[in-house]
Amino acid sequence: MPTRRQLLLGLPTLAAPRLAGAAGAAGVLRPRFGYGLADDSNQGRAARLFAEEVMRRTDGRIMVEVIGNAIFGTDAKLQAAAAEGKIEFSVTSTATLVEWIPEFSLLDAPFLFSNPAEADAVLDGPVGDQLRAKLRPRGLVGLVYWENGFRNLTTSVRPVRRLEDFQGLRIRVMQNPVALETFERLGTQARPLAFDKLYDALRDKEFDAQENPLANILQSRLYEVQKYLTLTRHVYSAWIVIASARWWDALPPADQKAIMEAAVVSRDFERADTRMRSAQALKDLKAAGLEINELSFSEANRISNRLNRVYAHIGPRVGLPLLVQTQAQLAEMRER
Ligand SMILES: O=C(O)C(=O)C[C@H](O)[C@H](O)CO
Repeated sequence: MPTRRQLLLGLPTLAAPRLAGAAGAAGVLRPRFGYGLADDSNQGRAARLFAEEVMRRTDGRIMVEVIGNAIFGTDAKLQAAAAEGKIEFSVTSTATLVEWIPEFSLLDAPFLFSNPAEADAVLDGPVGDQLRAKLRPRGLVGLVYWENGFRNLTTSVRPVRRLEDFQGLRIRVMQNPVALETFERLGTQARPLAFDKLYDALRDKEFDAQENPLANILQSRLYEVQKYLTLTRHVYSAWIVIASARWWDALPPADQKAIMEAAVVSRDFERADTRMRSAQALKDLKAAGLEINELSFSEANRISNRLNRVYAHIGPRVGLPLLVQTQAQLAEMRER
């Protein structure tokens, strides 16, 4: 059912599933790419580039309509809409897939990756491929991984300098069991909430704290409703570009190949864009008045030690072989 806002503003609504065969005038396909963040965001820029690349590689036979600002909702809603074929493409957090596919909780393991290169190697390698393959039974095709980034903590009540400073913080987390357990283990009162409700919830003091990558804190203006930023880098957040399997399977192989090539171009662009903007975001957040602190080495150690227990619950969800394969790949990279 279209929302009042969609109807009033004449915004696109989640229509009946379209089949790739259902080409419009002149045989042009117009699949929709829904995403949660603003047009002027790393998601928006990369989604538009993806659309351009698809148009170019299909000589205009496939014109992707890029629709942001959570018009179709955020992550969980976007995943369901794509699985039902109500939209053809989306980019969402892997974190909100865990309810459907527990193996994705591998990527929510605290301090799993130490730097973006490790994340790229695992996500673009056999482990990332195995996770993408698990989307099929859910009516989705996993194309590529984009970068949301390393997540950091912001608060409105006090800076977090020591493990004890987490105690009692009312923190918003993503709709993800590992994120919930992670912050409960740190002594906070953690509660999940969809991203498009976060700004208002912080403004209205429903929460004292939240955690997101620097680019997201800046582009979603969360600094307006928070005072302190602690550079915890406690987990790497990946985004995944997905397609409706029903729509995808009706495409000729040449178009599937063209779209996959466009997705890879958008991936490399998005990661470079996000990393460049993340570095700038730290300066902009400081200029915007956030009080920023790093954790001391000993406190970072105390926090990561406290979170080791989280891995005990991730193993059974992910399946030990995938966790062991990931840790072996990372150990091999770190020995180089
Ligand atoms: O929910 C969060 O904290 C996120 O990081 C969400 C993502 O940014 C989300 O994809 C926005 O649509």
